[in-house]
Amino acid sequence: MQKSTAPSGSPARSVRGNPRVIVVAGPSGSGKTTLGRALAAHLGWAFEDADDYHAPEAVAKMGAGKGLTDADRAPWLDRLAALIQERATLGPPTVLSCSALTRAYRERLTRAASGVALVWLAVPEHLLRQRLTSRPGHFAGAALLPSQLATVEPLASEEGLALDGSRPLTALVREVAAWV
Ligand SMILES: Nc1ncnc2c1ncn2[C@@H]1O[C@H](COP(=O)(O)OP(=O)(O)O)[C@@H](O)[C@H]1O
Ligand SMILES: O=C(O)[C@H](O)[C@@H](O)[C@H](O)[C@H](O)COP(=O)(O)O
Repeated sequence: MQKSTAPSGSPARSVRGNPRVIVVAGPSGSGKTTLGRALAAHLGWAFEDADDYHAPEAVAKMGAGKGLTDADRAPWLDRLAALIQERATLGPPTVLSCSALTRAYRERLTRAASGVALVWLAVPEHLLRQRLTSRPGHFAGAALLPSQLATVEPLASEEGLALDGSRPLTALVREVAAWV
């Protein structure tokens, strides 16, 4: 079993075994909020949704179907890195659902503290579109999908655990719980 921390400059590594924070990542509609909540409940951990850490302007932009830029995301990633650092050191152990679309974003989060594990939900485009079209009451709809897909960088194996996000929720929870 591997243990944290990647010193800055070294390649990202998957962290397994007693993580203090699990980041559930993937594009909009991949199911990270659904899995994150269920996983946190299964483990008895706290749950945080990175959506709640966006600036109001960023939420309005995405609500209008416009993708965020690196500059838009930088302060948001800073807030999330601070959250991860706090939870990894002081607790409570936390599942954080966060898009973390690129490898650089993911490294920003997994290197914020030791004991951070990452799981990634891979879902085919047609299913993402279907889920976003039918999801009620969320600021992000299917209009955001093209920009998400233009930005997303699939997980490299050493970054963490890649999941087939089209599988049933119970199977996904079991798989992550068995992995960490
Ligand atoms: N494993 C799953 N199987 C079937 N439907 C799912 C699954 N995960 C999520 N969904 C549904 O897909 C939609 C998007 O899920 P959500 O968790 O909001 O994704 P994200 O947080 O990645 O944008 C929701 O309507 C949710 O109920
Ligand atoms: O970096 C981004 O572009 C956003 O964080 C984006 O990836 C995120 O997914 C939206 O906040 C939509 O919210 P949901 O992912 O919950 O649909």
